[in-house]
Amino acid sequence: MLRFDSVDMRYADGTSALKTVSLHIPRGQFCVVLGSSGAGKSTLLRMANGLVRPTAGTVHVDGVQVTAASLADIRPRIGMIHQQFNLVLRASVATNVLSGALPALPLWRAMAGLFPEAMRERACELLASVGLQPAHLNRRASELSGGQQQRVGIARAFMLAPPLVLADEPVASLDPQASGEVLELLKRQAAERGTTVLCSLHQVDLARSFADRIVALRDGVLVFDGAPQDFDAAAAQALYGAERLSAASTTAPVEPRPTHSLVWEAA
Ligand SMILES: Nc1ncnc2c1ncn2[C@@H]1O[C@H](COP(=O)(O)OP(=O)(O)OP(=O)(O)O)[C@@H](O)[C@H]1O
Repeated sequence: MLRFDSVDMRYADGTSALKTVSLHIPRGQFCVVLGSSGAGKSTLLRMANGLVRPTAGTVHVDGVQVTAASLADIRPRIGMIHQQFNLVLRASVATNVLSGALPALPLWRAMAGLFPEAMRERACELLASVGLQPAHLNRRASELSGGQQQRVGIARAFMLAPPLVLADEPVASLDPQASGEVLELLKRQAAERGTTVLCSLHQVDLARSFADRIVALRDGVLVFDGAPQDFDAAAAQALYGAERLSAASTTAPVEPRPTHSLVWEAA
């Protein structure tokens, strides 16, 4: 479903973010990427939807190579979930979910917000399936809690029933209880639809609980690829180092690192 073959990423300023990374993720797998801040997790995810072009190697989504020419074909096949939720806070919950269908609409319809009835129904079904009530539909996104906002983010990501969902630290802004609930929900939504998920996390314990497979990056190099039960204390210590391990083991919210100029697209 998602293939990275010998990808390198060197940014314009010379930072080498990924070094000869190869990773093949089969359909339906929930794969978690672990790694310290700056290890290359976001760069890997951004490559999958073409926001970052590898300086060497290739990326394929659903058998199609990710290139400038194939982006219009690939983007509707990918749902995105973001650390900061990336909702339009002044817009209604319903509008935010519907925005997940924008890549599939002709431009004139998208500009006018003319969503077909079937899409509106799907948005309602998805909102119910992530545990939000009909009363939430017309509320502004800004009126929801962080956990509820991320539920909206999950519903939006599944609007086009994509075969692949990329989740970039989806619980980094949430408290431990909401983190567990949101990951549980994401995993259930994906399992019900056979969706492949590539999800970056900071918390080792959450990765162990929810992943089918864990991969770990250190300084842009893939240093672990295996089953969650094999990501033991020694593997965690090798990845994070003794002092940083306790921080990575907690489910406390992580302060976002300042971002570079690249921003995730809303859908
Ligand atoms: N647009 C950019 N230009 C230059 N360097 C960048 C850019 N984006 C990321 N980097 C650098 O590439 C490396 C990997 O960054 P990346 O954001 O992929 O790591 P990460 O594992 O996702 O980190 P975090 O967990 O803090 O989000 C870091 O050294 C980072 O500073």
